[in-house]
Amino acid sequence: MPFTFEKTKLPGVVVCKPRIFADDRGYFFESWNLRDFAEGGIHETFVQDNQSASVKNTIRGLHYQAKPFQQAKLVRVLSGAILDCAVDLRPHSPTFKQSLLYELTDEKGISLFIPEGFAHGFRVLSDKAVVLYKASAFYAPEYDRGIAWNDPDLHIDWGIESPILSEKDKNQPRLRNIDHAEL
Ligand SMILES: Cc1cn([C@H]2C[C@H](O)[C@@H](COP(=O)(O)OP(=O)(O)O[C@H]3O[C@@H](C)C(=O)[C@@H](O)[C@H]3O)O2)c(=O)[nH]c1=O
Repeated sequence: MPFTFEKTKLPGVVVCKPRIFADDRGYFFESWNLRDFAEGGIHETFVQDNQSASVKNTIRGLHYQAKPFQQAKLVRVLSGAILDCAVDLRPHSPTFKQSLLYELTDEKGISLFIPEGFAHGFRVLSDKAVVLYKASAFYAPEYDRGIAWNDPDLHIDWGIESPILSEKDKNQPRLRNIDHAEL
């Protein structure tokens, strides 16, 4: 199996480590494989790939799509390094409101699998970072939702006070002000 799958403290969030073949030319690795991921417990059918580039100390997030267009995501860095963040928004989960921060780099090629029911965001650690993520549902702008990156109830230690944010992300609500029926 060219991958190892490691559980995290948030049930359903999985660290997916590829086997990297390095030689004088550079490297090769499989970044995703339907059969092997299914064996590893990840059965999502991905329907969309997204790519973004961001400068250092950008934070994108925290984002999710409301029901019935929730998205699972498989996040990987093509260039640079990020601190990726998943927040459990499943109201009945024992880890509801808890978050996980995990550093992803281009060198390691690790993907973070984030299931439906989570908000996602990341901070860019390198001068620039290019991020690629697969999504299990199509973009549905009417159902695009966000939570403030610095919501005090989430206690996320981003390690930065004044990130670069989109206008949208400067004005995201706190989780406590969101109708939980929408999550
Ligand atoms: C997410 C998305 C955006 N767009 C458009 C809408 C908008 O004009 C432009 C930029 O969108 P945003 O500012 O929302 O991009 P961004 O802030 O990068 O949003 C993304 O953040 C990360 C953390 C995620 O997890 C994603 O699901 C997504 O929400 O791209 C699409 O056409 N398709 C898409 O799937």
